[in-house]
Amino acid sequence: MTPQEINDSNYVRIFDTTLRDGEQSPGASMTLAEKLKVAEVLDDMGVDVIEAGFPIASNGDFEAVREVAKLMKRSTVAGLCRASKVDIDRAWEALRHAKSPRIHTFISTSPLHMKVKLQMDPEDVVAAIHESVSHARRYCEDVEWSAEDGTRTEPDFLCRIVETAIAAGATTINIPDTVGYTTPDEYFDMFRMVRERVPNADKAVFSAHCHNDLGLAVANSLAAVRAGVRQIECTINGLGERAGNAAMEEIVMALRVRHDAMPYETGIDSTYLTRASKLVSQVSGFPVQYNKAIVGKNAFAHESGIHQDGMLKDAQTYEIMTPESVGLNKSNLVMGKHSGRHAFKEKLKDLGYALGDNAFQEAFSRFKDLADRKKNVYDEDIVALVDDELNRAGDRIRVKSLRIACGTDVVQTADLTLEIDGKVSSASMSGDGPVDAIFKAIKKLTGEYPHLALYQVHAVTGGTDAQAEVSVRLEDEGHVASGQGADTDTLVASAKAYVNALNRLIVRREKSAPQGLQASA
Ligand SMILES: CC(=O)SCCNC(=O)CCNC(=O)[C@H](O)C(C)(C)COP(=O)(O)OP(=O)(O)OC[C@H]1O[C@@H](n2cnc3c(N)ncnc32)[C@H](O)[C@@H]1OP(=O)(O)O
Ligand SMILES: CC(C)C(=O)C(=O)O
Repeated sequence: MTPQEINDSNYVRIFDTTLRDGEQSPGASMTLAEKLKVAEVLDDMGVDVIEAGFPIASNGDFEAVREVAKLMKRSTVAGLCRASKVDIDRAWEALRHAKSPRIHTFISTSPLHMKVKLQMDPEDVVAAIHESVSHARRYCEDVEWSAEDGTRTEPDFLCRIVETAIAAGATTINIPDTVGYTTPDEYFDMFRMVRERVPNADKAVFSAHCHNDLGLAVANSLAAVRAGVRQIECTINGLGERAGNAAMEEIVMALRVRHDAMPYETGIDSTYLTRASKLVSQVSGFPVQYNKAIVGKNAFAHESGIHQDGMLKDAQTYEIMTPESVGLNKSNLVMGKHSGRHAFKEKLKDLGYALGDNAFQEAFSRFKDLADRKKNVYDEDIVALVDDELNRAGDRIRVKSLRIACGTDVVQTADLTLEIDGKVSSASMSGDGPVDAIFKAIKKLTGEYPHLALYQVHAVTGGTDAQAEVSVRLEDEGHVASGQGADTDTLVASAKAYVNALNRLIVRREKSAPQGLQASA
């Protein structure tokens, strides 16, 4: 069934122009293979019309339209062309392979564009519309005509040319807000006026094509639907010329979530939205802003403790649609300094930890300290933090505090305080670098001088604020023990790792020949 044949008067056709208008974004060019990948997802998700390119523009565009046309199983495939026979012939050459082809022809109709850009009289424009649409109809039953810069077109002239295009055989009439200038009320009034005044308006489906120069593209498109428009032209991620086009994911979800206020249907399977967004971002090289509606990284992410608590009790407290409905697995409780105990407990559960009350309180307080120091707290950080805590449980020696002097013009010194069997002692040692100074201070305080067999540092996550995870292996009298320490400060992590290994070494040694451990300072 072609989009024109759909009988449901509340059905809004989704016309995706990611591959044409989206690709007009400076820097967003896609290869043929990438376009085919995107087109396949659009076809699968239920897009009614895919505008695959502008065939006269280049051989590459021609080939892309032709290959998309061949490949699509259910979507209609459109190719754009100017009001020119050569353009239309070329477009048809590419489209004729499609199961359901559409020729999309356009011409500017605002006084400014006609005079300055086209340098044509309005009467010549009317004639060009008649000729181009009639020519396209010779090839194809499905012809869309667009009035470029329609929202800045003089109303009487607009009505006249819409009537002309429909009389010449256009089955879809698109009145674009080419420069993103209109407002929702104005766009609504314009469509209502045209539909009321043009005598053959009922012979065509009306279409909205909005640009986002004032951030109104989606609002304007939805206003057009209220005025009787039944096709929306949009792009994945809102890609498109300048500030982009109306974002498909926002249109589809607005109509779905607020069906009570806007009782219209689309044929889109919204669970494809995330996948389509990721794919378009990847092939266009345009990242999706974190707070982008529907498909932004943070669209279903919650960091504040109060929100996270609400989410855990009932997701509807802070989410108006489910992440699953747009193809995400689940909401993301982002752990940060605003998170509370409920969310932290849930996160630990997800990560496979079941801590007792004391261990939980200890881990939570260390997590808060970490979140104060670190911009992003990732799952790996929490794992490192809890493992570090579990590793140290029962340790006889603990790091209480550490102060380091290091740099180009100071003696590298570690001022270290340890708690050994409940007794607090401090030492200050210099060394060949801060790590050496720390390890010397530990040896002095514990009276233990094992051989350092391994010292290794790695970053738990990316970024300069990443936690360092340090591994140390110590050997003494045939006993070997390893220890780990994690902290945003590599030197603190080093001290913890050494002390952790030493605790284990002492336990091992004591198991074979028990001995007391004395604080030596
Ligand atoms: C609002 C929109 O998004 S419209 C689509 C915009 N997309 C593109 O322009 C991308 C593809 N475009 C192209 O590859 C090229 O511009 C082409 C192949 C279409 C034309 O290239 P050129 O022949 O070198 O012309 P150029 O781009 O410099 O100028 C455009 C010409 O088309 C004319 N023109 C513009 N729109 C139309 C139209 N709808 N119908 C007829 N003529 C038009 C202009 O008046 C100008 O004519 P002129 O050469 O007589 O002055
Ligand atoms: C050619 C038309 C549909 C267009 O892209 C616009 O006016 O923005």
